[in-house]
Amino acid sequence: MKVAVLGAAGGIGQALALLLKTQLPADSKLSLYDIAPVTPGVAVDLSHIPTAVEVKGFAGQDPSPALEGADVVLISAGVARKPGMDRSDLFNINAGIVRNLVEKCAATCPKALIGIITNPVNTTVAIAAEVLKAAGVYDKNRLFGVTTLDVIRSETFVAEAKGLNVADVNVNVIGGHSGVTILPLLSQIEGVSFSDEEVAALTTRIQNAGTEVVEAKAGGGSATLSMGQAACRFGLSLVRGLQGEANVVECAYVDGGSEHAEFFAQPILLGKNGVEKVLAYGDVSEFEANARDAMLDTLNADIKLGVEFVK
Ligand SMILES: NC(=O)c1ccc[n+]([C@@H]2O[C@H](COP(=O)([O-])OP(=O)(O)OC[C@H]3O[C@@H](n4cnc5c(N)ncnc54)[C@H](O)[C@@H]3O)[C@@H](O)[C@H]2O)c1
Ligand SMILES: O=C(O)C[C@H](O)C(=O)O
Repeated sequence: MKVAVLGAAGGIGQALALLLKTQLPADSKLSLYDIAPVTPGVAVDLSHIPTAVEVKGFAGQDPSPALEGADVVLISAGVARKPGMDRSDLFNINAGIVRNLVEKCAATCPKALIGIITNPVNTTVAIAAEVLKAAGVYDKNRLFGVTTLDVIRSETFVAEAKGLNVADVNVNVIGGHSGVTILPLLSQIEGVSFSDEEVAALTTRIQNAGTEVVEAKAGGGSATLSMGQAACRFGLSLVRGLQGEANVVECAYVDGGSEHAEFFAQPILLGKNGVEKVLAYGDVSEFEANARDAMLDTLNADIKLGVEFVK
């Protein structure tokens, strides 16, 4: 199994590469690419860790050598937020970066599963889909917006609030990955009950958790370590699905035939071809149904922006 990380010298990229080096199955290959000249050095550094995962690093303008034979490509290349910015403020720079990198994926590893981390995810995934369509290689089951950070934040915050073992807490998060489009389905968590005030406060904290990190880092970037962990969890799940493991389920932002939007985050069953099945997200409370319906104008506008950028 070969996993490529694009943006591998960045805050997320380096954390993700470290976790993959130590957690990918034996005999996997890890391919690191970034425009930053340090990237081959990041690979050399990681290669001294004694695991059976081969690491190679590539820098420069062309990611193609890093993409040859890739089964999974995780893209975190681009710029991150500073205080006072929304994720949509990253569009001007990151849209072109994602377009160019996905064009190279289409040419070099058209069957790879592609996970987009670069913000604004609601829009960059739509850009990636249009690029793949234009190249004639689009398979909706192989493209994912990585929303796992919303899931792990929800699980952490719920466990903290209710004094639970976080390993026992599972939360589905639906919608997209920005502000009101992030909707944790707290009503579905087994064995826990929340007051209306707790639901409102927890939902708002989860929706604003990225901003919480951006402000705490005070101009030094956004979430990198928790995102490295989230992307590693999602990337390993993609690999487990490709290897034929049963019952691998994650929430992700996909083109899954949702009645709500062309791309919508919800639980998916992963398999040998990426998305095996888009799963129903189940019953929701009145609060969640209202929040879901209220997000759709924002989400659909974000998607339209991505489609129009490529067309
Ligand atoms: N999906 C999520 O949940 C989530 C979470 C956190 C951050 N993000 C996003 O991930 C992105 C990266 O964040 P970060 O903290 O790692 O930023 P960073 O600035 O630390 O790293 C970004 C890296 O991308 C590289 N890069 C820039 N242009 C490139 C190109 N054309 N080709 C290859 N590499 C290129 C840079 O050299 C840098 O090393 C941001 O857009 C951020 O908003 C998403
Ligand atoms: O908030 C950001 O800008 C980064 C990321 O999307 C996050 O949720 O932490």
